[in-house]
Amino acid sequence: MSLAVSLIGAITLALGLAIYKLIFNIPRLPSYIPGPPSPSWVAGNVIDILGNQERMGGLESQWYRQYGATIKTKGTFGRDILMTSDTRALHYILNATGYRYEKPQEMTISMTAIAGPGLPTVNGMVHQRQRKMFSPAFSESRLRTFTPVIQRVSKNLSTGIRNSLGKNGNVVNVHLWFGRAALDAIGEAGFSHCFNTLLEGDCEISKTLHHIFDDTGASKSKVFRVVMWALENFPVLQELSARSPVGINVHFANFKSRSKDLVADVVRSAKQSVGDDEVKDMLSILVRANQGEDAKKKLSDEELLAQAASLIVGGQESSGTTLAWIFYYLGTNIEIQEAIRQEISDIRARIGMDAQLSIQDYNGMVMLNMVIKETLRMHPIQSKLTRAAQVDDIVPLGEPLLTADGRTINHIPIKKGQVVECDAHGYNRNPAVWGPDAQIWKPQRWEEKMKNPVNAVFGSSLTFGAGPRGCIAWRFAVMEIQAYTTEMLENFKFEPSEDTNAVVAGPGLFSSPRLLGRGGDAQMPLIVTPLRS
Ligand code: HEM
Repeated sequence: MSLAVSLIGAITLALGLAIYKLIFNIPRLPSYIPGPPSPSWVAGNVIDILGNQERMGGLESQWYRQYGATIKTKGTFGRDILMTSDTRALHYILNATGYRYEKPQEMTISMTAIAGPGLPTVNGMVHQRQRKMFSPAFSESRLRTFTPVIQRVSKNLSTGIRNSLGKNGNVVNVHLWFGRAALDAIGEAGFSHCFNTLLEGDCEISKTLHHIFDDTGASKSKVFRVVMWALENFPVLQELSARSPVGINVHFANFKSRSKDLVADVVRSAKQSVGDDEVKDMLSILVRANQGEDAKKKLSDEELLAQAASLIVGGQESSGTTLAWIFYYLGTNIEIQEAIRQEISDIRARIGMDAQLSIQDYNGMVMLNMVIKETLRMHPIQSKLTRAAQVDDIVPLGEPLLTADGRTINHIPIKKGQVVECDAHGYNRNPAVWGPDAQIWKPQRWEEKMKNPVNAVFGSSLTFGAGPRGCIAWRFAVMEIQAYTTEMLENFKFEPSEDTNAVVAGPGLFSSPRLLGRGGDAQMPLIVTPLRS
């Protein structure tokens, strides 16, 4: 009995100390860094950012106008967070300092719960090793081998939508269809798996993904924040996540177990096809590279499985949502829709009606590419790229800050462990970078060559990230978006429906479109009318 009591006492003490350390022994920012007041010690500004604002990024933009491009906000249990939309600070953190700023542990724990130890989750040398091995699958020359897959998926996309329409058009939630197209393309190009959701409807994996992306932004209550904090900080609790009171963790666990079953088969067959001359998909390319590595650098089976799951998580909602926003703007700007249709007609006049467009054709369509870049700028799927300093450091600022005590500063000293939110949404709409019309969708701004002060991987905006962790698949994603947009505009006309003016981005972590004040799943309702039968 006394042994049990001592044991319980020891565990309680250890847990108490761990919680004390996590809450009170955390790095603090200098008190003079300006920022908004925190409405609650428990939840900080997080609930307002993720749940209480009408649309993603509105509140942060207001804070930047009021306090400057870099601010101090509060996280759960009063944690200081440095949030920045400043060009120089972002370049320094994401790019110039390599791995000095890593994804924070609490974030990687959650991501591991979804996809395992794949590229988006691991840090430092492990990340460097995985990235080096996976990169050839996403090179410019590889892209050409994936073009037929993407064009096949675009045909299925138009067939699927056409089959769902009445003769005179219909209101279609295009977000759903683009998400299906993105998943089908990743299945085939990523690991030769045919999800076929465009022709057969959602599968278990796509349904689970909808839940994950729909729930992630729903951090509206303090209780939810505290539970998430506990799950993020105590990995052991993740094991119980399937039974946790937080719906999203049930979905994490579901996705992990479903994708594990699927990709175990995929990895097995990729290993068997290693001798084939023609390697068909991204995972087979990785498995082949892995076979040739020396034992110390080889990826384990768990790491291989995690890459396939990471492709699904990283590539489905991101491409689907970007496409939904592109069609929102095309639906509400008919003249731009027509201008792209004219670009397609010009190419058709040259190559014929039945020929497939080439990558050069896609890249040569000026208006199409301006629309893509501008929409990516306005709607970065991941609004914040979160990092934690691995050492004490000094962050340089491009836009000086006026401190609470009236000084002007160009640098911010930070301590090891300090969490920094690199605000992609804030940067993409920062007037110091994009001019006074930064909040307006204006594709023509890309007629002039844009500067790229943060060394972003594509299109000068931070939507695909920057530096060693920038999106590995950006070329693939851009080609997908080009191909589906072209196919859609050749086959259908898009117009706003009654609900289109209720569409807003977020709020939440992801810029998924939603109907303002109506809750529910992501939506992009447009009237879609076939152009030819
Ligand atoms: C419009 C489409 C897409 C956007 C906007 C996008 C955006 C991003 C961003 C911002 C990151 C970096 C996150 C960070 O630094 O914290 C990232 C990483 C990643 N993305 Fe994408 N992505 C897109 C499409 C895709 C697709 C189609 C795939 C898979 C086929 C994919 C796979 C990945 C992977 C594996 C990573 C992790 C890279 C690493 O950490 O080294 N993404 N993506």
